[in-house]
Amino acid sequence: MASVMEGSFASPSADAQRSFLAIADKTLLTQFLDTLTGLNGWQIALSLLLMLVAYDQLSYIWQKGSIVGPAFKIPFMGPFFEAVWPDFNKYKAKWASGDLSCVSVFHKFVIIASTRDTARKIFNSPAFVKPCVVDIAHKLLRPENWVFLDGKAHVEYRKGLNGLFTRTALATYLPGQEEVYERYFQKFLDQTEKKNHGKPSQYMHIFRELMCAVSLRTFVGHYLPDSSVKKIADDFYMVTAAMDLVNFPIIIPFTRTWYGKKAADMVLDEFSKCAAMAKVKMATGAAPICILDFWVRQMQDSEKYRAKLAKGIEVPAEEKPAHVLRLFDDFEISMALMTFLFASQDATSSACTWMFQLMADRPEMLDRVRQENLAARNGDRDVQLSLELIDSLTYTRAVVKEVLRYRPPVIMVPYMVKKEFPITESYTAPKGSMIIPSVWPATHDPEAYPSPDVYDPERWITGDAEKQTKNWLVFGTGPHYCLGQTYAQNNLIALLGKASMFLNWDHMVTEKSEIVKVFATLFPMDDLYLTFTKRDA
Ligand code: HEM
Repeated sequence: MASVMEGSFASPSADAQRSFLAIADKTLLTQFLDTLTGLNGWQIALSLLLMLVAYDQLSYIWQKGSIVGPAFKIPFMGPFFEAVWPDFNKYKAKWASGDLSCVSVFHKFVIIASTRDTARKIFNSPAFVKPCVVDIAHKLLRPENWVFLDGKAHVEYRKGLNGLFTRTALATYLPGQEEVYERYFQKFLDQTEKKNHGKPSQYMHIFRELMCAVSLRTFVGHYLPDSSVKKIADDFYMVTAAMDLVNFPIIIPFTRTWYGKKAADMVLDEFSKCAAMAKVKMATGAAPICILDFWVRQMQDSEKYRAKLAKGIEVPAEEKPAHVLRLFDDFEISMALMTFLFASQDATSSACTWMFQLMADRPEMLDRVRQENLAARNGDRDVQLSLELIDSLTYTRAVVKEVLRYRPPVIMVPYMVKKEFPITESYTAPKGSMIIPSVWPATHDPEAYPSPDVYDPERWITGDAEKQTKNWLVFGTGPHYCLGQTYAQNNLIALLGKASMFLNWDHMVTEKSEIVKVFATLFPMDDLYLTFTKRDA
């Protein structure tokens, strides 16, 4: 049927051409089969392998086009081991190699955009790209997770989350945050005094645990027992460890991805239980104290609103929920909470680790932070946190912003090319490739931030760093910009302010302290050796 249709609509010359190609194809195929029949099994296998190698190379060269990248690809796997053990200097070399550069790992062609403007173009081109996190993220976070939604569906879903990060909501989370800081300050002291007898210990893991505990308190309040908080804090590390830029395509038992999937499943299960509890508690009319409470309350208010409308009851405009939501099931809620944890855990841990290192190495700045925090509380360090208090900490905020500029936790954000993307006049990113806007070069651009390798909070007060909004890509930009950015910065400001008043800390500098390690985000290579002592009032 199809051939009749084709014949009736095509021109005679096209028909002739097609017959010629068909004959040529047949001849080639016959020749190929004749050649194969003359070969033994090994020779056939070798020939097929060589053909696959050639196809792999040619497709790489074709996709690479005019941009910078290795002339040839290591057959099939490409620089897979570099992706498994990332080296920060190699990333820097890649950024320096050209505005656009590439690698190909297994089946994945990866384009790295190093300039501020190409990075911004990618972030702001939702018609051509969508976030892909990394391949394994779909398996760990589940493919139906909201964070993989695209276009209108994503915008709509996100609108429903905005209510969780309003000023009113952020203020409600502060007492929980403060409680966790205080508990961990004692833990820091115990670690130095009791566990390590005054000797320095590595704090990167302890800061990860602290950040996880703070996030969990903000996200799910007291629904999660302390034992589960500890378990999640310990095991979430395996989720991060599984998130290489490009993974082996299948999950093999007892490998990093397998352990990561197990940990992710455990967290999803815990969050589902929290969601069920929140639904019961919020139905009693209790006041919301965490993100989960706010969200469930919004869903339940929406249900009531819909029910009234269905009964024909007129609802005054002021009673209409800001965003009418459907009632999500426990697992859907759990998946969204998981994305918050996933998005926040590594980035805030990285920022926290550098913040404590940078302050220990610059006691005069730490002292200024301390003075500012005491003054904002009229000399009484026990005054509770509030958003107004955090807003008034100009210098502490500058310190935090400079930490984020100097050591941006998220250096690259992987996106997937949905359709051929003309990223520059001379290069079009092929559909299906991964395209990665880089953040580090924009925050180390000497035109925006003079002497970018100097840590200098003053640039945010007397300098014009605040005006360099185009370069401030620390939290991304465009439709997927970080949902938690205000919360994240307030968290760091509040934590540093309190720590400065209650603790002293010393850094044991090693030859690796200034070397940057990439573990999803950035950390000091030696994992930061510190000692803590109590500060008297
Ligand atoms: C210092 C801490 C943090 C940094 C540096 C950071 C950075 C980022 C970056 C670079 C993105 C990608 C933006 C884009 O593609 O344009 C992102 C997305 C996101 N972040 Fe953060 N983040 C931090 C903390 C947090 C926290 C605490 C939360 C949650 C409470 C959070 C929730 C999210 C979510 C949900 C997304 C995805 C948004 C979407 O796809 O619509 N982040 N973040």
